[in-house]
Amino acid sequence: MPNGKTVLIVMGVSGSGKSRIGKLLSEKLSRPFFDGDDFHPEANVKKMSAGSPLNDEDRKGWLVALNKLAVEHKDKGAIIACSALKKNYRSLLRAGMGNCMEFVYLDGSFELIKSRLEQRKGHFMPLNLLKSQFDTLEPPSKAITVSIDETPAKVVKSIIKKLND
Ligand SMILES: Nc1ncnc2c1ncn2[C@@H]1O[C@H](COP(=O)(O)OP(=O)(O)OP(=O)(O)O)[C@@H](O)[C@H]1O
Ligand SMILES: O=C(O)[C@H](O)[C@@H](O)[C@H](O)[C@H](O)CO
Repeated sequence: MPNGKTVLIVMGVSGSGKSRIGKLLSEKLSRPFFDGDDFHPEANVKKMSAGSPLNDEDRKGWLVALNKLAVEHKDKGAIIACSALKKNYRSLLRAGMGNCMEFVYLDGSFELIKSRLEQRKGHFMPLNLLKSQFDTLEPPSKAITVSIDETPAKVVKSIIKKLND
């Protein structure tokens, strides 16, 4: 992994492309991919499916689980998709990782992401939670930031270029 950043957290609001871009990036970098969605307790998935946003308390255990996963992959490396919307969530994710963790922020407008979510099928996250995702988001100041208004291949290329800079 470039720069010794072994664990990359691909972050952003729902529908920003964390799963799609994260998987592609993991193939290019030959690192395992983990989707944060798969680590939510059932209660969280039920809550989101019912149209209610998660609160700090709901997210705490989930973030701790993803931090554990990151620490376990500190040597071998991994790509983890996680919304990581707030600064203090990112601190929780980084615990024990220091400089080995890097955040990759998928930056896009409400309108662009809304239009992609309208096309997406078979996912528990309802479109009406997108506004609360943006309201909760504290955009990171220290992250590799890429515009998602490009094809997935171009987005990944741009991430890899920035990782190598
Ligand atoms: N750069 C892109 N260009 C076109 N479509 C994209 C791009 N990135 C993602 N998509 C599509 O947009 C939709 C949302 O992407 P994806 O499911 O990866 O987002 P996500 O951030 O993982 O969402 P969630 O947090 O809700 O799981 C998907 O249908 C995906 O295929
Ligand atoms: O922090 C959150 O509100 C959640 O993590 C959501 O972002 C979902 O996990 C995901 O985006 C839906 O698929």
